[in-house]
Amino acid sequence: MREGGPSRKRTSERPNSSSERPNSSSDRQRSNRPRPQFATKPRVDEEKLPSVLKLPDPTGTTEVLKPSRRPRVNNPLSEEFELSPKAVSTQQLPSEFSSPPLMESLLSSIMDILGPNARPTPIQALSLKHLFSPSQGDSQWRQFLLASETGSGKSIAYLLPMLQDLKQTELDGTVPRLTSKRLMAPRALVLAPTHELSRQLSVFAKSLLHNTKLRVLCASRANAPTQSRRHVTASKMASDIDSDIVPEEGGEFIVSSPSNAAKPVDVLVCTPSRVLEMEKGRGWDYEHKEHPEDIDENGRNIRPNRKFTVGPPEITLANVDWVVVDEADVLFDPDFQESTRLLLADIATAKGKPVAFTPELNLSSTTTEPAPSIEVPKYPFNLILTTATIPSSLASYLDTYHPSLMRLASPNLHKLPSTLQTEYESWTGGRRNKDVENRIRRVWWEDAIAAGRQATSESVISDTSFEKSKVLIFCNKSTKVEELGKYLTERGIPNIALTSTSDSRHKGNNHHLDGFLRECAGGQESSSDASAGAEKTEQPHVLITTSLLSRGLDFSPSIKHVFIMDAPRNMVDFLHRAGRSGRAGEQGKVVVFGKSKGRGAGKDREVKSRVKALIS
Ligand SMILES: Nc1ncnc2c1ncn2[C@@H]1O[C@H](COP(=O)(O)OP(=O)(O)OP(=O)(O)O)[C@@H](O)[C@H]1O
Repeated sequence: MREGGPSRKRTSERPNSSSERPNSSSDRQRSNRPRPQFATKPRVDEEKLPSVLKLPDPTGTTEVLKPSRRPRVNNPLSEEFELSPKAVSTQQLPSEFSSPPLMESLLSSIMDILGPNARPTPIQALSLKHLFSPSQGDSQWRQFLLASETGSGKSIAYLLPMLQDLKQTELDGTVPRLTSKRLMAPRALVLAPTHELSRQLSVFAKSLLHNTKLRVLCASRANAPTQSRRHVTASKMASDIDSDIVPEEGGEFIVSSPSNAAKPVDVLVCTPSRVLEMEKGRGWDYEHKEHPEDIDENGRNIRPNRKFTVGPPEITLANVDWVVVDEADVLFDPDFQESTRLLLADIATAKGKPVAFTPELNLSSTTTEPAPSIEVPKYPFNLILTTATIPSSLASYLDTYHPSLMRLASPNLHKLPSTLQTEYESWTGGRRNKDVENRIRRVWWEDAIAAGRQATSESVISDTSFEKSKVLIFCNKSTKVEELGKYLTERGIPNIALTSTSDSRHKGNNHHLDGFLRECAGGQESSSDASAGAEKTEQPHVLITTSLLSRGLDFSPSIKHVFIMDAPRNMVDFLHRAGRSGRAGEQGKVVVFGKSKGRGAGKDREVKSRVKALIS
């Protein structure tokens, strides 16, 4: 962090110190306990209902999972990453957003979004304490890891210090001049693994800036396939980029012309590959990519002389002072890490302080010492990594390449949110789609009973006289997503079945998730705007997807149920999928489907005990 960063004396904005007060223990307890914002619906006690109201269609056995007294397995993630000796203390933390000197404009936005009585969550309290204090060492730049369970408010924890520092630099008049009028020169990058998350984060950042004038742009390319010159002309390529431009009201913006580039940009939110493309020119890596369409059935390249067009650069990274790597365990995993590290190295080069870059890294290594030939990179910018899970590969990478990184971790890291109830549902036999359908009917039947309606398992789908809760279903494979979606549609249950290649993802906005994502107070892309004129009851209440949507997205509190249909590949995946419900202290339920007897039951029992180990 720049010396005298967020905690510097202000020129025009004054710290709000009126409500600063010593941390009482009750304050601390309050701040550590996220408070539910919605009343809990009473559970239906089926035994006490008159028989006419009972759910006629039997579902499999349901078991509410509780943490075992003497667990058969320990929390696998805690074992992988031993936080205690490395993380900073969680004692003596601020209990109010006003405790450190937060700009009044940012403070009032926080109150607008979270309500006047909002208290920082533990990870936000850690951020308030450590990210607002000036740098102590030789370097003006600092590195942080913010690690806490899903839905615990990490976005605010990194946005507040970053936005405050950007604004303060502007007020101090020390923002570097643009090196080129043609290129956009962001001062901060927020990197996310998916377009959907980038869009939601940029809308959220904008809502925090209602009273603070800074420009946030989401540069998100719809997932259109990359093209070569043989298939597309340069002008067509340019018009494709233009067609992605959504007016600012839509929360997105893609630079493709000098007039757009001339606008100042403070924060750019997008995927690492999109930034690289904007920095190096569209198509910079076509030549290095595999092009299966060029290979015939005998494995011969049928277009060996194909030339690729590289577009002009759209941004310069020379002004970047802040980089946030959201979902750091994904962006540093084997699939993404090369792009992420290349981008960090490119920023250092653009700022005139190049660092060593090794394309291939063995991140699965358990050694904590850097290999003799590898230099630890000294990045000339503030770097914040955020994550809800720290798999061993990330832990080893951090130990080796970021030894001075300050680790801020909430006490509940690697646990399910305490407001999330976990149930295990046994398959009744071979009809899995039918079992899922019955469980959906049950969810809605319980909603009907709680609303005082008489409903049966049959009538509950078409009955629109009560509010149905939404259900998010995770499968491991795209084919399964499509198959279940088709089955439920045939059974009269409207649903959205979304995979990475779904057409609806091509549109460059988040409207394909309307009604499922949380609407951001004051945000610019809201589902109600998008669906204006549509009847509420016409929107599907079921979303089926893969891990694609399990990362970072802030789903609506109306998603009270997450179904995990296939055994999770690992517990990291499970925590992220389950964590789309039970967010920010709200009640939710995760239903894990599995076999309780017969072939394969042993594996599912193992999953069950691993899930139990994550319950707080
Ligand atoms: N202090 C707070 N009090 C109440 N609600 C909060 C607070 N901080 C954040 N929230 C709300 O909690 C929700 C989840 O926040 P956020 O998406 O930042 O969580 P996260 O920790 O990044 O989750 P994930 O790991 O799933 O990405 C948001 O809707 C946010 O507005």
